[in-house]
Amino acid sequence: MYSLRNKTIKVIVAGVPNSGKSTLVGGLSGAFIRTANYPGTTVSINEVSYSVKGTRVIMKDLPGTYSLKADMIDEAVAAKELLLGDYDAIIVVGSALSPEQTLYLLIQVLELSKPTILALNMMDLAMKKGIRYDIDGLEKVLGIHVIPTVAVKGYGLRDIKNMVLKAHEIELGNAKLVNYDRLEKYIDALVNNFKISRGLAVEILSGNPITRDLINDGIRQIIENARKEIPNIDNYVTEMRWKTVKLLVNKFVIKSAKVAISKYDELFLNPKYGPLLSLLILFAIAETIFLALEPLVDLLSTALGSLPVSSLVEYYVGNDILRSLLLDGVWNGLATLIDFIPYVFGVAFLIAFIEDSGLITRISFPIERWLRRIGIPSRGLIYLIAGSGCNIPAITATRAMPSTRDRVLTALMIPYIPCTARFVIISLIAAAVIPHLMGLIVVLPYAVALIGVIMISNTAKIRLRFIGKGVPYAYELPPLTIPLYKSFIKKVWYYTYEFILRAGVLIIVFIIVMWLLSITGPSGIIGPSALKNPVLLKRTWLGIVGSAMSPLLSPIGIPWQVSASLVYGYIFKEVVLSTLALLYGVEEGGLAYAIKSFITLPSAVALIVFVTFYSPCIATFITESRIVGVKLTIINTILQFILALTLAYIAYYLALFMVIAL
Ligand SMILES: Nc1nc2c(ncn2[C@@H]2O[C@H](COP(=O)(O)OP(=O)(O)OP(=O)(O)O)[C@@H](O)[C@H]2O)c(=O)[nH]1
Ligand SMILES: [Mg+2]
Repeated sequence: MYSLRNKTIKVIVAGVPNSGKSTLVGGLSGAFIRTANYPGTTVSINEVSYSVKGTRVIMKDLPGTYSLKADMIDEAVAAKELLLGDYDAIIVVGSALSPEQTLYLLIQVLELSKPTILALNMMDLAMKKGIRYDIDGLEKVLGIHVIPTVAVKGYGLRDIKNMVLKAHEIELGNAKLVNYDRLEKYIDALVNNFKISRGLAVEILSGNPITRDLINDGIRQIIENARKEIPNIDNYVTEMRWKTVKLLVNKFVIKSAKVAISKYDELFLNPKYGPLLSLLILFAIAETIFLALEPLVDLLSTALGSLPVSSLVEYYVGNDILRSLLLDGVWNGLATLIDFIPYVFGVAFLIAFIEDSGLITRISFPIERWLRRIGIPSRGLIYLIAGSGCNIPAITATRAMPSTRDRVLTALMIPYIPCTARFVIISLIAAAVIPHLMGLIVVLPYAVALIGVIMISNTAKIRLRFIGKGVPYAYELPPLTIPLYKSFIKKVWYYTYEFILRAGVLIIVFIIVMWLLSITGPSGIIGPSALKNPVLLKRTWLGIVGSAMSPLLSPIGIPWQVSASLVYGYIFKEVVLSTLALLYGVEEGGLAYAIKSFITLPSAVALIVFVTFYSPCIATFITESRIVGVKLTIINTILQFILALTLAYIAYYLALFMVIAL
């Protein structure tokens, strides 16, 4: 029997996706855990701990799972912890909106014979929808406490908190709710001979991969005997469980009439107008990002520019190199980071809004079929569109995607989308060389990006199969709401903060390293004057790498100055133009004129194609590697480069051909 030896209690919190687990754990512990209004927010186990009256409670917030046998890797994490983990009690967080799924998971958990509580969450929404529960009846038949909760408002949490402290008094519940009939004798054989829980026995028999390591000869014999009698045990078990769930729902859940789909949802689900509405909203989002961010960024740059930093440093610091380190290294890095923040914040705000309002499923639902055909995960499009504002928060936000496979795939695709900074470069080239074809630059980069996205998704898909399945097609619609004030702000803050804290420090470090590489070369220290002198700059490490890129681009008429400044684009796309101005020895205002006299029309088209996605900037690189890992990020970056180069060559010869033909 369970006994409380020391004063530490380990609790795991499990439940179907999007039921409010993280909100509940946050409410109990006071810690902030990322939450979102759609399934799949917690993709690894979050652990928090708190102390009450000398008792330490360690709480594990599991990813959402529908059963103990999992298709998606995140679900498997939860299932494994439930089946094999070491803990004292389980809190199952159910969604009162989906009684079937909640009970389907719960009856499996009860078979584990561990102290269990059911938190029936989202009670507020269930009541609005007319779903009611016979709580007393449920408690009796389940044999455990059922606590109605509204986790966002903290309702019901105090009861749970108190119960957890007396974990040894929590009931184990009715492990035999499901009658497996012909399978029972095999279950008993496993339970009695190997001293395992009924739940584990059923999972072993139905071939749950998580239990594979536990199987010895004795167990294998029992499985084989069972298979002779029931060939497809997995199906059989599922069927028996659903039968029980239906009985329970019929008896204890009262759904008033038919739940009406809201007016708006009817529009989204309409086969004709749904896709149109979705595309309109997507367009509006992209527009908002572009329009709202630009003045913000301008304002900030002006503000930063008006700070007397350089005159202060020049006044107080005598040493040449130290002065340059402070100005061109540290301050430049800091200013770069600050310049990024409006983008990150703006995009974070929009993403959080779309996620938390429940719009995300509605927008992707109608166009899901089209997206799948070209290999984009159903929810991926939102992040790809957001990425056209700034890649970084878009990649950070993919964390919230339900399946690891979809998440990795989307994070790999985003860097192919031209962000605002890349657009500035593209527009300048276009305005200088092909002003009569300005319309082209609105379409061309996206067309090119789409090719990139489709190619990467189809290449990566093959490699990513081992990560598990994508999200199944039919997904339930989460409720449409105005995002709850506090958790929404927390989330926007989280996305922005995540960037500043994790990527920010690295960005500054990298810019300082780049600074070092641009004032030193094989011949030793060249000095800060290299930053202002193209001839000297060519002898620095950075200049050498820049020139190394030039043979790749010179066959299509791109001068070395342009290639060299594109190398700077790895750090930060905004500096490409200032470097270019430096290399041509002109003011930034005169740049268009300089470019015009050095670059022909076909080369300009090639350049636009190349700049569209030849590389992510360093901040994107860092963010990407945090989601998909360093190895995949490097491979993706190399692929991006090769693809950009190939398409640039194709574009060059196409344009050349057209120029000649006309
Ligand atoms: N109306 C209402 N909303 C809730 C309640 N509990 C949580 N939410 C909201 O539901 C959404 C999902 O909550 P999460 O805590 O992220 O759910 P989760 O179970 O951790 O989700 P996954 O980790 O993705 O499985 C968030 O937008 C919450 O603010 C509730 O009782 N009522
Ligand atoms: Mg969660």
